[in-house]
Amino acid sequence: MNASEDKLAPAVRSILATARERSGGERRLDVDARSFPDAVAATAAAGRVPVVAEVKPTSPTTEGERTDDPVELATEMVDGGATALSVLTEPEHFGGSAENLRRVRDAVDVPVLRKDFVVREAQLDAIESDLLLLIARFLDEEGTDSLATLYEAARERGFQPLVEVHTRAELERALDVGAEIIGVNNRDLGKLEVDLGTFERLAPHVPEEVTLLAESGITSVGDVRRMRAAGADALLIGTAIMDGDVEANTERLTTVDAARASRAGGDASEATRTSTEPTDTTPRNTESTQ
Ligand SMILES: O=C(O)c1ccccc1NCC(=O)[C@H](O)[C@H](O)COP(=O)(O)O
Repeated sequence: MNASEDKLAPAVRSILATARERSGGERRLDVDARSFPDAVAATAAAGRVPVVAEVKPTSPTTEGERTDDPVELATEMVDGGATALSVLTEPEHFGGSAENLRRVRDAVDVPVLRKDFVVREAQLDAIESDLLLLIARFLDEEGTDSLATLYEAARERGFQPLVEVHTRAELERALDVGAEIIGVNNRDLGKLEVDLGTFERLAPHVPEEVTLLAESGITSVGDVRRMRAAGADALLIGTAIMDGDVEANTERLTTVDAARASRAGGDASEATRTSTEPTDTTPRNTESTQ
C-alpha cells in the first residue's frame, strides 16, 4: 500500500484493489459518443437544470440494494428530465455491471457515463459509453496508468472523459491534461464525508469553457440552487434520485428555478436568472485551496 492509499477509507481501498485486478476488453473500442456539452446546453436553453441521474443499486454508504431493472430506472430518469445518465458498472461494492450499462445505453438516447474505477488503458475497452470517468486521485500511482495517458487513450477511442477531482492539486492536474469536462466530487474518498463547500471552493478556479459538474451529496432543491449559484453546469445525483419514485425525484430536481451563475464573476452565458430569491453570485476567494 502506498502513502496516499493509506489515507483512503477501507471501502475505497478495497474498490481500488479490485479495480487494479480487473481485466480489459478484447479489442480496442471506437466509440461514436453522444455529445454531453450539447445535451447540457440544450437542457439549460429549455430552462431546466442539467442533471446526470445515476443508476446506483447500492454503495458503501447506502443501506440495502435496489434490485429494479436498471433499464426501467433509466427510462424513468429520462422521462423525469435527466440530461444524461450515469451507470455504475463496478459489481462488488455498487451492484453494477457492464451489462447494465450496455442495456441502458441501448434503451435511451441521452449520453451515458460509465461510472467505474478505470486505472489501466486496457480497461477502457471493456464497454462502450459516451462519458468515461477518470478519478484523478486514483491515477499516477504505482500499479496504475497516468491521468495523461488514460485521458489521451480515452479521447483516441472517442470517449468524452469526465475527470473527477476533490482538491485544488487534483484540479490543476485535470487542467494540465486539457480536461474539457471536470467533476468536483463533494465526497471525500478518505472519510466518505460529503461537504458541498468543496465544489464552492474549487469552482472559481475552473475556466468558463470547461463543462463543470458538481457531484455527490446533492439531496434537495436547496442543494441544487446552491451548486448552480456556485457555477455548476450540471449536477451528478445518485442517492436522492434512487431513493423512492425515480421519475418524480428527477423531475423535482431538474425543474428548480436555478440558472447557473458565473464562476469567475463575469456574465455566464445562461445566467438569465428569473428567480426572485436572493442568490450569491459574488466571485469566491481565489486564494482558497484544499
Ligand atoms: O457513494 C458512495 O458511497 C461511494 C463510496 C466510495 C466511493 C465512491 C462512492 N460514490 C461514487 C459517486 O461518485 C457517487 O455515486 C455519485 O457522485 C452520486 O453521489 P450521491 O448523489 O451522493 O449518491
